[in-house]
Formats: sequence, structure tokens, C-alpha cells
Amino acid sequence: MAIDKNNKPLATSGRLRREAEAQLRAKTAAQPPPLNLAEAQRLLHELEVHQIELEMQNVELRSAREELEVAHTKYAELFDFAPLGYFILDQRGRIQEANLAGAQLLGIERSRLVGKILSRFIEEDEGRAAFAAHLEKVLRGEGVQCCELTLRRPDGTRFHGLLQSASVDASESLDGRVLTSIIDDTDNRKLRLKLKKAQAMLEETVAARTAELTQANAHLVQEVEQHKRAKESLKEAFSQIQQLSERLQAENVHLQQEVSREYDFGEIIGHSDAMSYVFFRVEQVAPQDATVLLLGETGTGKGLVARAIHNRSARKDRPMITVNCTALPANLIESELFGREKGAFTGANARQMGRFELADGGTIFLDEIGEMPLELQVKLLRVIQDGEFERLGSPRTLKVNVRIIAASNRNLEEEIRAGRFREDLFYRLSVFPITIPPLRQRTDDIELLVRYFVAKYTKKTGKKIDTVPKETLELFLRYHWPGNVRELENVIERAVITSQGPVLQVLDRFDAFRKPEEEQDLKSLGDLERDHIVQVLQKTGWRIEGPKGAALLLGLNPSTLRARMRKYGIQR
Ligand SMILES: Nc1ncnc2c1ncn2[C@@H]1O[C@H](COP(=O)(O)OP(=O)(O)OP(=O)(O)O)[C@@H](O)[C@H]1O
Repeated sequence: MAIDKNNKPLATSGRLRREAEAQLRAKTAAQPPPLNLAEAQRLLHELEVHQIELEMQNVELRSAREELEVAHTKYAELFDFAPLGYFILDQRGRIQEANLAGAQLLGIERSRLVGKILSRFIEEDEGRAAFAAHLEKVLRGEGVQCCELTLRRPDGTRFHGLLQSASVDASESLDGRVLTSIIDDTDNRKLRLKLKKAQAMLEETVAARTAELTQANAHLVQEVEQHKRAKESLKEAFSQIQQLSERLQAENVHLQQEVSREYDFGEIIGHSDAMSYVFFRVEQVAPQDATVLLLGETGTGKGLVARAIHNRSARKDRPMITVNCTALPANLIESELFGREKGAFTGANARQMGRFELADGGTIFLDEIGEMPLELQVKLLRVIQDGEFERLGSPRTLKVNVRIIAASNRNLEEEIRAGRFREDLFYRLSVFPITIPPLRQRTDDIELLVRYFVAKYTKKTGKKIDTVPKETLELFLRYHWPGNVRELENVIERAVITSQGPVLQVLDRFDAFRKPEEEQDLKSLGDLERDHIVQVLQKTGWRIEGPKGAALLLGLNPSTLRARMRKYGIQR
């Protein structure tokens, strides 16, 4: 009981007493009624069972704990002796935990490792910045991150580490922490570098070798190409040589034939105005490539003029091929001109080059063109126009570059009228006509020709003849020479053979050279008039006027006679 300083009970003590008694009452009221014995025994039993249960649980817990400890030891060993360093880092990269391998890797005791910033083991600022970025990415939750860094141990040794980090999420109660494994990749890296170097070297060697091989290959291909080309050009050269040899052979045969015919390729003799005009025309046309048509009686020298044109042309080093259209059988002219393939017709046993092919680059002289069969005239026209033709029996078109000189002793205009000569061919041929006058119209040349032939045949026979009697010359001047220069040449040749001594003796009666009247060609009125005028003039010694002049004999006015002479080209 509470008392005051006078040892008297306080007034509040009564109240407290009352409250305490009330609490006791409430407590006893809440308490169960006192147990009876049976109940007490039952409760005691349960209590004992419960205690046994607890003891058993305790045993189980202990063994579980032991097992856990064993497992922990086992995993701790695994953790410690794992072949790579494990580190648990905080958000700033401070090492919170590390396995033994990790401590060994960083060359520091494990106990001293905890609390150290991993960055301090990283070489160079650059590496540390890379690690910071690595850590940041991990903490940002960007998943597992890897990086390569050079790390330095406290003893100064370095190693190349491969880092792999992952953040540990909060549910694993390692909130904000990072698990980082580090592998010492130094040896592997060295090996890799070596391997890379070796590979680079290998690649370099392979590239160099490949380049060498490619070059060698290209060289080979080039060589093969060159060989191929060389082979081709050899083949071509061979075929050209073959063609050339064929051509040369043919040319040779032709030239031999020409030589055997004793053609006179020397200069053309003549100093008459008529011949001077012919020479002038020859000089004019020779350097051109124009087609020339030579007109004139037989034996007037058309062949010689053709040769002179060729020899004065740019083609003079190529052959002049002569085709005498009268000398060849009509059925052979075509194959002679254009050539033939083997078997082109019965009897064509071998391939033969035509005269046009032979004359390629040169000149072809088509003598007696008026004799050419009509059907061939068409083909000739084509050659003149396009330079093209086909060999007999061959569809292949050949092209040649040939200058054409044609000659005719026939009056081609009459032939056209008679339908024996194509007008178009005539106009093609007569681009540049040259008419060679008959010998009787250029008696001025006779003496010159006589001396020329005498010299020629005395040289040939070894005789010495230096005089031609005046009477003989006069005889020659009077004669009308139907065979022209050829006839005169024959007369001289015979005379040289038969002459004894230095004087030329013409034994033959001159009239013998005249054709019997009935054999003579029927001449036109103009020709007869011309011949007659010449004869009379020769008789009067070329005197025109006066009592012994030709005009009187002919019953013509001298000026009329002069006009006729001009018309017919009659000159002394
Ligand atoms: N002016 C001349 N000078 C020298 N010889 C000539 C002359 N004219 C012709 N001859 C000679 O006369 C002969 C005949 O000449 P060429 O064959 O050239 O005449 P052609 O007019 O072609 O005759 P054809 O029409 O009969 O073929 C040849 O031997 C030739 O040498």
C-alpha cells in the first residue's frame, strides 16, 4: 500500500487495490477450470509425444544440415577449382567474392582480393573504359556480355583475359551484382595470332602462287592462241602459197605459150600521124584503169598496142593474160575465162584456174571479142561491172581486180545490128576506143617497118642485108596490105630467108599476095572509095593537083579530094 510522508496510506492506493483485484478476477475467469486427473494424464501424454516428435525433427534437421554442408563444401571446391576465375562484383565493379582460380589468375590472395575494384587489374585506360562500358551494358540488363582485355597482375605479369558477365537478378538475392568469369586466353590468343599469321602467310603464298599460276595460265592461253593463230596463218599462208604456186604455174604455162607464139613485145613501129595519134591515145589511157577497146583490121598491131598499154600501166608487174576468142573452141571459152572445178563437165579431170583469176591484179586482153558467144557476153558484162564470176561447177562467187582490154577486127556496131553482139557490152567495152588504122592508110610507116623487120630477121637468121631496093619499097607503098603489118612482116621474113647477098630480094609476085577477087571480103562503098583514092594517089606519087594529079584522074575537085582524104584518114 502506498503511504505518504506521514506514513499514512495515500488516497490513490485504494484505487489501485481495486484495479488489481479486478484484473485478478478477469484472469481467473479466463482460466479454464482446474483439470481433472484423467485430463491431466492425457495432456501429459500428448506433451511427451510432441517432445519425441520435436526430437526426431531435430535429428532430421541436423542430418539435412550436414548434407547441406557436404554439398556446400563440394560446390565450394568446384567453385574454387573451376578452370576459370569467377568473380561476384558489385555495381561499381568491386570484387565481393572470387574463386581460387580467379585469385590465382589475378595473382593475389583471395582474402586480399575482396573489396578491390576489378578495373585496377586492367591494363591501360582504353581497357578500363571498355570494361566500364561492358559493366554498364550488363547492369542495363542487356544480357550476357563478353569482352577481351589485357590484365596485369601485381607482380607486373600480364595476361589476355576473355570476360563474360551477366547480372544477377533480385529474386536471387544478389541484387545489383554481377557475375563475371575470366579465362586466361593468352596462350590461345598467341596460338590464334600465330595461326592467323600462318593463315595470312598461307593466303599470301596461295595468292602469289595463284597469281603465278593465273599468269602462267594466261601465258599458256596466249601461247595456245598464238599457236592457233600461227597455225591459222600458216594454213592461210600455205593455201595462199598453193594458190600462188597454182597461179604461177598457170602464168608460167601461159607465158611460155605467149613466148612460143613469138609475140613481139617491143616498141610499136610507126611515125605516121595516124600512129602518132594511136601512141597519144595509148599514153593517155595507159595509167588509168579504164577498159580499152582496140579496133582495127587484122594484123594492124592491136596485140602490140594492148601490150604497150599494159606495160605503161601500174599493173605492169602483174601479168597480161591474152584470150583469143577465135582460137578457143566456143564450148571451152567459158571454162578458159572463168575456170572450172574438177568434174564440172565431161573431161574436166582437174580443177583449173580461169584466165580472169590468172589476170587478177593485172590485165586481161580479150582478142577478137566480136567472136565471143552471146551467152558468154552476159557473163563478161558481169565481170566488167562487178569483177565477179563463178568457176564452172562451183557456186562460189570469185571477185577479181582485172583491167580489161578488148580488141576486135570486126565492125562491132554491125555485129550489134546483126544481133551477134550485145549493145550493153559494147558500151561497157568502148569506154576508151582506139582505132588502129590499116597499113594502107599510113604508108608513111611502111619504109620504117620494112627496115625494122629486115633488121629483125637478119639478126635472127644471121644474114647481112643492108639494102632495100627503091622499086621494092614503091611496090610495098602501092600494095593495099589486107593483112596489114603482119602481112608485111611475113613478106620481109620470107624475103630475108630467100635473099642472097646484102640486097633484099622479094621474089614473090606481089599480086600473089592479093586475094582472088571472089575470096575478098565484100567491102563497103566507103572502103572501096578509100582504097581507090589511096591507089590513085600512090600512082600519082601523092600528087593531088595538076594534069598528073590524082584529083584529075578521080574526076574530083582537088579540095573535094582533100576533104575525102581527111574523111578517110588518108595520109602519105
Ligand atoms: N606497128 C608495128 N610495129 C611493129 N610490128 C608490128 C606493128 N604492128 C603489127 N606488128 C606486128 O604484126 C604482127 C601482128 O600484130 P598483132 O597481132 O598485134 O595484130 P592484131 O591487130 O592484133 O591482129 P589480129 O586482129 O589478127 O589479132 C605481129 O607480129 C606484130 O609484131
